[in-house]
Amino acid sequence: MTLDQPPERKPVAVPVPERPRRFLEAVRAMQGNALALLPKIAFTQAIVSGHVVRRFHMVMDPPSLKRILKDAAADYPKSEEAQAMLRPALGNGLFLAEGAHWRWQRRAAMPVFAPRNLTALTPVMTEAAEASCRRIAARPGRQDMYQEMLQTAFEVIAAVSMSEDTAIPREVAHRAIDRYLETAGKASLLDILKVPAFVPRPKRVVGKAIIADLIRATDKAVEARMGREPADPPPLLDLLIGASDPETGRTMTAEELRDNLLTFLVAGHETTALTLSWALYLVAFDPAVQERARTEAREVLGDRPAGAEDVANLPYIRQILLETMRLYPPVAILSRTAMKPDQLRDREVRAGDVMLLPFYALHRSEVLWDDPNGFDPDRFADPKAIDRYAFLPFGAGPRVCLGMDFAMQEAVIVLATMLARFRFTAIPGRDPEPVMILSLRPKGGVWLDVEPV
Ligand code: HEM
Repeated sequence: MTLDQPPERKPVAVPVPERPRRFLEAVRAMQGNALALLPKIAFTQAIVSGHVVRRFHMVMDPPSLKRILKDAAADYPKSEEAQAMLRPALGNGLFLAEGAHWRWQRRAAMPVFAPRNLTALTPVMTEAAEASCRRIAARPGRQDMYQEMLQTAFEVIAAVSMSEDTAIPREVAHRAIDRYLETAGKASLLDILKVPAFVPRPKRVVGKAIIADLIRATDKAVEARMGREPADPPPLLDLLIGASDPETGRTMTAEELRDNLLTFLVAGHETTALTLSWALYLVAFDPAVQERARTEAREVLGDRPAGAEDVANLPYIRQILLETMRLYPPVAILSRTAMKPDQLRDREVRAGDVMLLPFYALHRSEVLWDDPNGFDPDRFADPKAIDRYAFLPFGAGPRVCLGMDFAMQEAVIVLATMLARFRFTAIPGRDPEPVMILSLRPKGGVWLDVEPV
């Protein structure tokens, strides 16, 4: 907290009820916001266990999270119910596959995200940051930075995934992904907890219909590139076409290529846009932090946009982004299924139990963090001071986010370029509301007054 703020002023948070909700009350609240599931004790206790139809455990304990995500990861696969809602869009691509099929796809895609390749991808990020600044400058004043960040992040992921000649129109992709996540995500936690079907669900039209146009466009992009020489530099699709399983030598089928292309578009687009949007909300919330970040950005960049060589010289911008993901983790809850009996602290875990990993509560735990609901980027000044398993915006273990470095690189470049050029001011009465559907979105958008500096 900076000195010129009254200490009680905190950025927006999900309201946590003082007394535990009754079952139907909780279900009703969860339909609007999955984080309404979290009881007050989730912010003070290591593990909260319960029984709806299945036994479940909410885990906010770093050593237990290490066990679930890393040491015993094979005994805690992604839960089938959570997979089911993404499968119509992502098929059996990298995000959803398990076992050997997952392993070879991960190995095939990994070189794309290696540090030397990331440097080669950076000009796309710099260009997208510049384009975003041009759009913002053309409509000075009040604007929704969430919509702007969605467009910027989509431009980056589309440009690194496909060559220009096969690009999928932004409107087709964006509209489809947005509607799909919204409908697929609703009520998903109720399914994960096996709440019976008679309990009212929000309207849900999950299925391929919503994303039919996007699937068609992606199929066309794959068809156009298969059998062709890779472009220079090769986009992600061309690298996946060239990848083969080191054990069997087999390459990806057209369907597998499409599943993975969609996986990258979906996984890499909204998450990064959310981080940037919440970061802009927070720097408007705390003008002193914004000023310090602007000074850093201007000293390093002057009037030019940020590039690969600048990222290491923008540590405070990075700290702001990490603190943003602590308060508003885009992936706010993960779920796993226990396959074997286990013991986590004093809790007995039985095969079939649902494991909920609410990073939102972990990141705001009163046991693990000082002033957990306050915005203070300085807590990330020394990354070694943070327990690896107390801060998990990208997950951990073998299924850790493949795009983690890519996302951080992109977010630092875009945020630094913007702060060097514009001042962002909060609009009284227009604070966003944090609502989790599949991701943690700012309901109502991130409306800010924007002026050039
Ligand atoms: C701030 C941005 C991002 C956040 C917060 C984020 C978060 C996550 C999390 C928490 C997981 C783990 C899911 C699980 O264990 O069940 C994950 C997996 C994944 N992410 Fe990200 N992600 C971000 C950006 C990206 C980007 C930019 C890409 C690609 C360009 C990407 C691609 C993936 C893929 C492919 C997986 C699946 C990895 C596997 O299962 O082997 N993500 N992400």
